Amino acid sequence: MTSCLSACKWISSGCQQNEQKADARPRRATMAQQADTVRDTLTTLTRSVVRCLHLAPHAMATTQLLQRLVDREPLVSAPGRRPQRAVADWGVERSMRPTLEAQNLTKTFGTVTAVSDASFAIRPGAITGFLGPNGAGKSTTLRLLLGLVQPTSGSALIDGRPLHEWPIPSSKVGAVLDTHCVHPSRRAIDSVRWAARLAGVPASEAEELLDRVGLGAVARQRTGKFSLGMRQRLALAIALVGDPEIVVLDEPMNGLDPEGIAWLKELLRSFRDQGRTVLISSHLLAELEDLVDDLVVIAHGKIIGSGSATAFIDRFQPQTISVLSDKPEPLCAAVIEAGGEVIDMQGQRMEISGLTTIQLGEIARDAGIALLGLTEERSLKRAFSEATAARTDPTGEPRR
Ligand SMILES: Nc1ncnc2c1ncn2[C@@H]1O[C@H](COP(=O)(O)OP(=O)(O)OP(=O)(O)O)[C@@H](O)[C@H]1O
Repeated sequence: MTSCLSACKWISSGCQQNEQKADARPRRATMAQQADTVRDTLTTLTRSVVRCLHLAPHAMATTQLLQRLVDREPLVSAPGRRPQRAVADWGVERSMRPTLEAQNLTKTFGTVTAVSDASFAIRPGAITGFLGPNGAGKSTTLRLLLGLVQPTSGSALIDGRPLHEWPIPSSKVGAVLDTHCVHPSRRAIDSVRWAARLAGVPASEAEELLDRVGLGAVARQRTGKFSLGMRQRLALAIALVGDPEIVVLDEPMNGLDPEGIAWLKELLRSFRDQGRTVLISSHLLAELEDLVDDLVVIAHGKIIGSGSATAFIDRFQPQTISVLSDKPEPLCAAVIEAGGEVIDMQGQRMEISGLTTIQLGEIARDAGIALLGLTEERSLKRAFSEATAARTDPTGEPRR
């Protein structure tokens, strides 16, 4: 490990020297190519180390350290090379090279535009939620990212290049897009063995993978009668055969009972702890709330934005206070006088923004008004409603 780090630092310092020399010489483009070659060598070396670290517990900090070494901005701006910076339109700058990147992706099916000019980037080593209402374009975008659907325009990159250009795609990305991915008359274990063979992985690992997703006891049963939740688990076992760096899941909580959802969340957190990247789509916001680090939000085929989940909530759902009082009108007047805003008022309950709970308590005390109840409201669900409502087509016309 130490020697790998030293090697990375050595190559990195070589890059810096090359950069200084390149500045001094007229043939800047040649030097840029040389710097890129060295940088690519560093990237390859580091990816190998990172892949090894995926197996080690608590490796994330080291993984990120290594990743930072390769994620320096281009050392010399080569002609035509785009600086690698993530889209983060609710104010979060990303320091690391994205693992998955959509660049102006558009997909039309006949007259329907399923995805329109979508650009976003996924941070490595994080769990990113891909949120959108039904029909928003989530599945199409995921299929575009994985190269399963040809874009009408734009491009999808996995660590800087299309997935099919990676030598072993299954070790790069494992995906669950459809729970009907296996033949119903096959036994669960045979389906996983078959997937393992396709990925060039020893079929003997199938049993262990089924254990890992909680299907060990039914490994030898035919899958035709599996419930939706069991099919989700089986699809996940198949996605994991290549020990992928990135896991992409389309609505994986569908069909899982609360225990299954808790299990899946723990599994995804353990992936993150190992340094893997997780992209998970859902319209079930409450289920993602305590799971995701980042968000990409889509509505009507358009990306509303991407960035940290906290920044998203801050932007679309500023903190509000729900308060219950037996004198709502005088309280309302006192709140407005103090610079707060009354967003909603129904009977004795009102919703207030622009004040802290302490300020509100003091205002009520000074006005001689008792507060019967007080709750701070901040939720992903409300933020999401706000964000997508802003994009709702007021004419109600179907998407074109
Ligand atoms: N193969 C296709 N042919 C025609 N239209 C399609 C096709 N695939 C998707 N669409 C349309 O594109 C739009 C986006 O669909 P998509 O499945 O990507 O949305 P979604 O957000 O995944 O929805 P859901 O949560 O309901 O699965 C929808 O209007 C859908 O009907």
